[in-house]
This record gives sequence, structure tokens and C-alpha cells, in this order.
Amino acid sequence: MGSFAGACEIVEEKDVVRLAKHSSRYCKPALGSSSKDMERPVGSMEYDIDQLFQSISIKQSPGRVMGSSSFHHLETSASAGTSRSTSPSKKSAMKKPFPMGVTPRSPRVGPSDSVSLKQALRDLCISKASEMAAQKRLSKSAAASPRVSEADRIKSLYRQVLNESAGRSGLPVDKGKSLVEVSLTPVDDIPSSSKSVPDVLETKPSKFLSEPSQSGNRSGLQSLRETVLLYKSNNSGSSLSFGSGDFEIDFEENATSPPHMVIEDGVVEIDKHVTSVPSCSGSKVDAEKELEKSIYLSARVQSEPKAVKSGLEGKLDNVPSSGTENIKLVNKVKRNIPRPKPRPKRKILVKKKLRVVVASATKMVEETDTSLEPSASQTLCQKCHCSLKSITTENHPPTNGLRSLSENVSNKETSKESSNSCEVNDSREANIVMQEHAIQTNYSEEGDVNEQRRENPTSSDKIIFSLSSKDSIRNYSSSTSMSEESNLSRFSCGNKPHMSMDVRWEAIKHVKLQCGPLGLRHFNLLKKLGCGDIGTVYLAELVGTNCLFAIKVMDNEFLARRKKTPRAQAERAILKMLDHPFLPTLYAQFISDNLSCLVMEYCPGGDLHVLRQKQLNRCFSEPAARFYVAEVLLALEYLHMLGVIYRDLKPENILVREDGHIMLTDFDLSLRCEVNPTLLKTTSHAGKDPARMSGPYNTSNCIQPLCIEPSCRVPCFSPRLLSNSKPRKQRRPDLLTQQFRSLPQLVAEPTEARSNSFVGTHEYLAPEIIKGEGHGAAVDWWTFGVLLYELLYGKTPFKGYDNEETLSNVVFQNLKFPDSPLVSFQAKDLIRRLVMKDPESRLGSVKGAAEIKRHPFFEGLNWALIRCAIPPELPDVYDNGATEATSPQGNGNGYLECKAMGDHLEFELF
Ligand SMILES: Nc1ncnc2c1ncn2[C@@H]1O[C@H](COP(=O)(O)OP(=O)(O)OP(=O)(O)O)[C@@H](O)[C@H]1O
Repeated sequence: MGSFAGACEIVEEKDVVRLAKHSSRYCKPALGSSSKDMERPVGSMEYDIDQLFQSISIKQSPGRVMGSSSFHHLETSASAGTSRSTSPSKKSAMKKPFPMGVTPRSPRVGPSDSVSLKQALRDLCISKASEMAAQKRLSKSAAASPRVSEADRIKSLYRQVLNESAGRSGLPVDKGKSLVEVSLTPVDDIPSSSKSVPDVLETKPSKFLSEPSQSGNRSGLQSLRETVLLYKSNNSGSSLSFGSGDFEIDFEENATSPPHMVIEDGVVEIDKHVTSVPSCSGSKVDAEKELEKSIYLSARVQSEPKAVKSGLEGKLDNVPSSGTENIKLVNKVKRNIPRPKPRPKRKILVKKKLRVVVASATKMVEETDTSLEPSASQTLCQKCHCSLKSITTENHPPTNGLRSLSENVSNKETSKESSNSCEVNDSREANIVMQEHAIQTNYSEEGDVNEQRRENPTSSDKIIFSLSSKDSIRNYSSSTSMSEESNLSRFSCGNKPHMSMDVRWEAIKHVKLQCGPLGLRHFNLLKKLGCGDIGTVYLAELVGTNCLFAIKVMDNEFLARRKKTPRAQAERAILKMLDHPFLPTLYAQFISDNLSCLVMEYCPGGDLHVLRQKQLNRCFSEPAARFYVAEVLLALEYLHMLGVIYRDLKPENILVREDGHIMLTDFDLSLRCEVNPTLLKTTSHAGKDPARMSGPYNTSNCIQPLCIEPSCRVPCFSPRLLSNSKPRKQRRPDLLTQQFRSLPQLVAEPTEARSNSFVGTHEYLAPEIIKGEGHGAAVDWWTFGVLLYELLYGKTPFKGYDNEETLSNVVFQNLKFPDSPLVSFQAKDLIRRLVMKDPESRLGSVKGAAEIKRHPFFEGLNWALIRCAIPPELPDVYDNGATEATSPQGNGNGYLECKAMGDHLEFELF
């Protein structure tokens, strides 16, 4: 045996012998036997093999043995399909590839060629022994390669050869008729075919051929399983069918062609029948179980494309390289396997597709971010339109309308997300467009403003006198105005925290989303609220929302002709800045048919001038006046902090909201200026400090800062019975109050601002304005004093016969208080300190509103909670004096004609 190369062969031979011992079947002795062999019982397998090997050792060269036996696969008609396993020798044989698809050393072996026969038998035995040894080592499952059956097979082959040899008595026979055909297939064939599976998969995305591997059913089915594991199969044209979780596998016993799997878009069709190898150690049932298992696993893999992909690569790479025991099958497989082509790479295609999808989505987003290209915008607008359309068809209340809009959009997204990711993209794009649209709307509005600003720079210094004595004097100057742009950039309509919960914001957003940029066509003009110097104010309903707004409509041409455009711009700029409970909220602004429109909060309570007319004696009670001026004071304080000097304070510009609180409006005469907040140290002016005086309402419980009880609010503004007889004893402030008053104080009053414009309303004009000495923020404190006076007395203090006399009175006449109605000393004192001819001596000129707030007139007032205070009662039958939208503009439907005419507004503005 030393002539056999390789220790493994020796081991295998022993193994064969050992296995043979267990066999009960014996063959007839072969040709010749040595004396050594005679020790073995004649007819035993050992005897036969010994005989055979002896003859081989005499006539066979080792090189021939090696070359012909160790590395071949056996194909016999009788033993087709016997199980195989990879032996170490086969691994070395890989280095010596044989031509594919042929049996290079498959000579016809017959009794006439004893050497060939012996060689074949020897090869067979060695090969089988090697395989069994390898199986023993490598295979975990003993059942997969039962040694007994292998030994039987060897013996059977051996016996067959011997029988045939004996039957022919050494006579030459026709090789083609009765010889055992031993077809030897190079092991290289199998790896190449096996390896071709992934190649085919990758080369041909739609089709690939899968074959059972040479390791028998197990390997073949494992390969199938692995393949099935990677793809979901459908039932068409396949014996392997997948229903709803069920599957069927039809095995055809005689089928020899490999299962042909067609992969179409990730779906596997098993075109041919799964081959069952009868002689395989694994049973058909095992194979079914394997397949079941793999299909079960595939169901888990389906939802994980990545896993599929990696699984595809990994598992197919791991296809055993050993040949199949059904050589015919293997050869057929080889023939059926197409040559690997440069692969179009399905995986990569998919990736590219994804990339294409991702890239296009990104592109879309980029496009919408920068400029909407026609195609993109078209698609997106359609999407946008669709989603909105579904909402408009629904009949839900306007307030909830937006909520349902967002719900609809989100639902739509969700449903689309669940159905198709592409749809999700679209939906998102639609969203992006909506946002973009809104942004563009804002930009266009902003652009309009800027454009207008460029056209009409803010500068004018002309005096305009109004017809009535109370009409505002508009001699507008911007000498100390800061740039509008800087302030405008910091504020926008959407940045109103105190009104952020206002449903009107939502309503406007809703309409913008539905119809694009706002225009007059989106409003039903209900009635005219008032007409001013630069525009007309209408009560308007936002279409389909039930939300009321006041729209100030200004004719740009008219403004330009009268050189009032800067005033309109100033008002718009200031309105955009504001966010205060006692100042108007600008919801939107737009230009429609050369009409500049400001959409503001509507105040149904009318203005204080009208309201005062409806009071007993045409004047407010002191508590009511105190309430109103207190709120006005807070509004003025806020404006001054923003660098806005109001300059047109009068009852007509103080509107009453539905809740009874006030709203200061009309900013077209306001001056914008710089304001430098400073920390001022308080100096003790015990004698002069008005705060030391006891106010008329100082017994109020509401002095407690934490008092928010409604019951406590009423006393804040309840009139205290004032006695005209005795002046009340002044109380000394307690220690805490003294300490508080000695603290440094933050002042944000535009004390440096100066303007030479002649602006305001005659009766309210401050002396410094009339004198033309230049004026600043103190003018607002003068007008504040005049306002309090008028609310308490029902008339202004310096009213003359005409405007000229009025102006003269303002400058030269001393302040006088009428005897009636009765007004508190503190009220008069405050008025006196405010209506000071010298602006520098005027209360508030140094520290602004803070000084005024400390006046005893306001003592006990909880400034922080004034919004929670109960406002003065409004008259029962309240008519705010707004002009009804009747003829000639009315159309009988309650709407002004301008609405019926769409954007072409032909109603009278002034
Ligand atoms: N938000 C509002 N809610 C209710 N009514 C309003 C509102 N705004 C203005 N009005 C009414 O419209 C009238 C004119 O408005 P406004 O004073 O703003 O216009 P104007 O042209 O600036 O007038 P002015 O000549 O006083 O400057 C007001 O007197 C008031 O009665």
C-alpha cells in the first residue's frame, strides 16, 4: 500500500475494510490471488480487494493511480445519484482542473483489460473510502451518509464488475454493450457550476438557474432553500407555490433537471420541478422539511431587503463546491447554466433606482427651496391643490377647518406612507410647496412693502390741516426716524406671542394654504367702519371662516397724489412691529388692484369718542376713565420702548374691543425713533414725588401683587366716595415702599427724539409742536393729560372757537378745571402735571410711563393684571356708528358691492 500516495488514502482503505467487515454479502474471488490473500476466506470482500490490489500493485504505476482515481466523480448508470462528499484529495485536485463537461478518464473497462478494470475498481474503492472518511469527519449527521449503505454500494459495484468479468470468462467483449460505464467528472465542474449561481443571479436579473449541489439532496435543497430564502416565490408556473403563507412542493421522482428559478423583480418562480435524488441519504421528506423551513425563513426575510441582499451574497457564496452525486444532473446543470456575463447587477440597479428616487426627491426639495421650476411646481401645486380640495369639499366650521386640514394632510401622509414611499415623497413635497407658497406669499408682501418704500421714500415735512378741530394735523417728518428696514426685519405678522392662540391666525393660514396669497377677493366686506385721512376701514369676513377683521383700504394712487404714502408706510411698519394686548394685531397686508390693505383685529366696541357720547353727561366716570387711561398708558409705554412716539392720541383713536379693553389704533402720524434704555438712580424728592400722595383708591385690597381674584379686581376701579370737604391725611409710605422707590429704575423712554413736524389733532397738540421748537416723546404725555381731562370732563381743556384759537389757547392759556363733574384731586393733579407747557417739567418726560404709573391717581392699580380687570360696562344698545353697507355700495346681500365685483373695486374710498 505504500505505493499509494497520500496517507489519507491508507486511512480510507482501512475504513473501507473495516466497513466491509460489517457486510454480510460476499462476492466471488476476482482474478488471481496472492498467498497472503489466501489467509482471508475466499469469497470475502477482503479477499477480493486484496486480490485486486495485488494485481494493481504489479501492473499499475502510482502516477496513473493518482491521475485517474482520486479526483474523479463517478457516474454509473446503476449508481446514479449516490451520495458524495468532498474529500481532501478532491481539494488538491482543484489545482489540476479538467476540461468541463467531459469525463477525461472514463475508459471503458472490461475483462479484456484487467489492468483497467483493476484500476477502476481501485479508484472506486479509494474514492469511496475517502469519501466515507471525509463524511465521517465532516458530516455531523450520520444519517446523511450511512456507512453501511456506502459499503454496500462499493460491494455492489465491485460485485457487478466481477460478475460481468466472470460471466465473460476473460473473453473480449464489446465495450459498448456490457461494460460498466464509469464516468469520471472533474470536481472543477461542480464548483464552476455552483459558483455560477450567484453569477447568474447577478448577471441576469430576471433569471437564474439553481441546481441541487452534488452533496445530494441536502446540498441541492439547501441551495434551493437558500435561494428561496432570499426571494419570495409566486405560484405561477412553478411547482413550488406560495399562497397566503402556504406552499406546495411537487416532487417528481424521475425528474433530473434542476429546478429552474426565474427571478422577476424579486419574485422567484421555480420553473422546473424540484429534483428528488432517490439514492440520496436524505429523504424526500427531509427535503420537504428543509424547503418548508426555508420558506418559513423566507417569509421573515421578505420584509428585510437588506437582509435579503446580504443573504443573497453570503449564502450563494457558501454554496458547497463539491460535486453532485447525480453526475448527469450536474452535467445538465452545467449545460443549463449560462455563462457568466458582465452583470447588469440587479442589486446595483436597485440601488441606483433608490438613488434615483432619493436624488429626485432631493432635487425636488432643492428646487422648491430655491426656485420652483415649472414642472416641479406644477406637480407640486397639483398635489397641494388635491389635498386642499378634499378639505374644501368638507363642510366643517372654519376654526376646526384648519385642524382638520392638518389632520387630513397628516392622515394623507400616513396612508400614503403605508402604501407607497413615493407617495410619501409627493405628499412631503406638497407640504414643502405649501410652506414655500406661504413663504413666497410673505416675501411678495414684504417685497411689495419694500418696493413701495423704494418708490416712496419716507420724507415729508408738510402741514396738513384737517377740517374738523379734532382731525389730525399731518405734518409728517422723519427727521429722527430710524431705518424702517431694520425694525421690519425683526418683526412679522406671525411673530405675535400674545396672540399666538388666536384662531384668526389659523384662519388666515388656512385660506393662504387653500388659495395662495391673500387678496381682497378672500374677504366679504360687510360694512364701512370709518373713514380717515388716508383710508377707509371696513368690517370684513374672511371667506368661509366666520372670522371678522377690520381692513384698512388705502388707494395707493390717491396716497401718492396727496403725498401721504409715507404715512401709510409708517403705519404699516409700526403695525408689523406690534404685539401688545392694547395695540392692534396686523394679521396680513397685501396690495390688491393698487389698493394697500391692512388686515387688523376688529374692535366692535367702537371708539372712546363715540362711547363717551353715550355716557351720562357725555363723560366717563372717574374709575372708567382711570381704567381706560391706564390701558392707554401701558400701550404708550410699550410704544415708547419700541421707539415709537404716537403723537395722535385722542378718544377717536382708542377703540374698544369686544371684551371691553382698549386698542390704540391709527399710527400714520407716529414717529419712529431711537430709544436707549438706561438705568436711572432715583433721587429722593419727598416733597415733589406725586407717588407720596395718597390716591383716591388706595384702600383697595388689590394692592397685593398676588391678588388675582376677580372679586378683588372690581375695587381696583370702583369709585371711592370722594369728599370735597377735607383733604385726607397723607400716609407715610412704609419701609418696603421706600426701599422700592430708592432702587435704580430702568427707563426706556425716547427722551432724545426730536421732530419738527406739525402733527396731531388741534385740541391735542402740545405747545412745543405748535411753537415749532421741536418735540419728543413728551408730546405723548401732554396728549395723555388732555385725554384724561376730556374723558372726565367731556371736553378738551383748550378748545377754542376755531382751530387757530385752539392753538393759541394751547400755548398761552392756563389749565382750568370745570366745577362739574366732580373729579378727584389726584386726577386733577395728574392732569396738571401732564399738561405742563414746559415739556421738560412734564410728568413722564424723564422716566416715561413709569413716573406716571406711580402717580397716586393710579395707586392700588395692579398694572400687571389689568388685562384681567373687569372693564367698565358698555351701554346695552351699542352702536359703534359704523356705516352700514347699504346703497350705493351695498348689494342687498349684506356684502359690499366691491366683493361682488371681485378684485375690481369700484366703491368709494373717501
Ligand atoms: N380695528 C378697527 N376696528 C373697528 N373700527 C376701526 C378699526 N380701525 C379703524 N376703525 C374705524 O375706522 C375709523 C378710521 O380709521 P383710522 O383712524 O385708522 O383711519 P385713518 O384714515 O387713519 O384716520 P385718521 O384720519 O384718524 O388718521 C376709526 O375712527 C374707527 O372708527
